[in-house]
Amino acid sequence: MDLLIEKTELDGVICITPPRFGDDRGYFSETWNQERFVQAGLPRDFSQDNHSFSSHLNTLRGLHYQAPPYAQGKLVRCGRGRIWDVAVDIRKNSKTYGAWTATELSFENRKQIWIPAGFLHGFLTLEDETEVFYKCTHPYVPAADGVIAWDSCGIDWPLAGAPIVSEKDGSAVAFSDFSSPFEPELF
Ligand SMILES: Cc1cn([C@H]2C[C@H](O)[C@@H](COP(=O)(O)OP(=O)(O)O[C@H]3O[C@@H](C)C(=O)[C@@H](O)[C@H]3O)O2)c(=O)[nH]c1=O
Repeated sequence: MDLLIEKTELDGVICITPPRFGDDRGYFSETWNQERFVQAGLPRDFSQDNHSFSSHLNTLRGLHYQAPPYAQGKLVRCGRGRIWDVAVDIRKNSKTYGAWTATELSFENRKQIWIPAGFLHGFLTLEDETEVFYKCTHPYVPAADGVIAWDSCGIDWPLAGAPIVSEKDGSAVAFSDFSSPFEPELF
């Protein structure tokens, strides 16, 4: 069985669904296979694996980026529960600058989203006790961490009331006041 590779509205952001091999015990699935994922257009090397747990539904993390030269591509999946995962194009030379795409990722649908460098990333949990796993192409560099207000990009979040956000995310700069560091020569 092959990986299912699907394009999104934004060039460079792709959805990958690896097969699951089920039997009486449950299932087995390869969540990362270097050769196959590189064939699908992903980079060969990742330098950090992250595990994020949110206790409650309606928890919103984002919108985040790490500025160049420390920019991160992210391969995101949901291991328990469900999320609504969003990427916003902030590549300055892009025809879709400022546009967003969203995909539901869940334990059930086993989808993964590849979000290259040059995008904001964020997600909203759609269930309590949701776990998200993601690989990053660059290690975390706190000084290069950037946050844009989740409600300033025109994203149609499927909220259940006011979201639970971190202090940092709640006091982020608006997209209209943001000057992207993702200059054309980077792409
Ligand atoms: C992101 C990150 C955080 N931390 C620490 C810093 C802080 O003390 C604590 C929580 O950090 P944050 O509040 O930034 O965590 P969080 O809001 O979950 O940030 C994440 O959001 C999603 C949407 C992303 O795309 C990720 O790249 C990352 O930015 O974890 C690390 O040690 N390494 C990391 O890679």
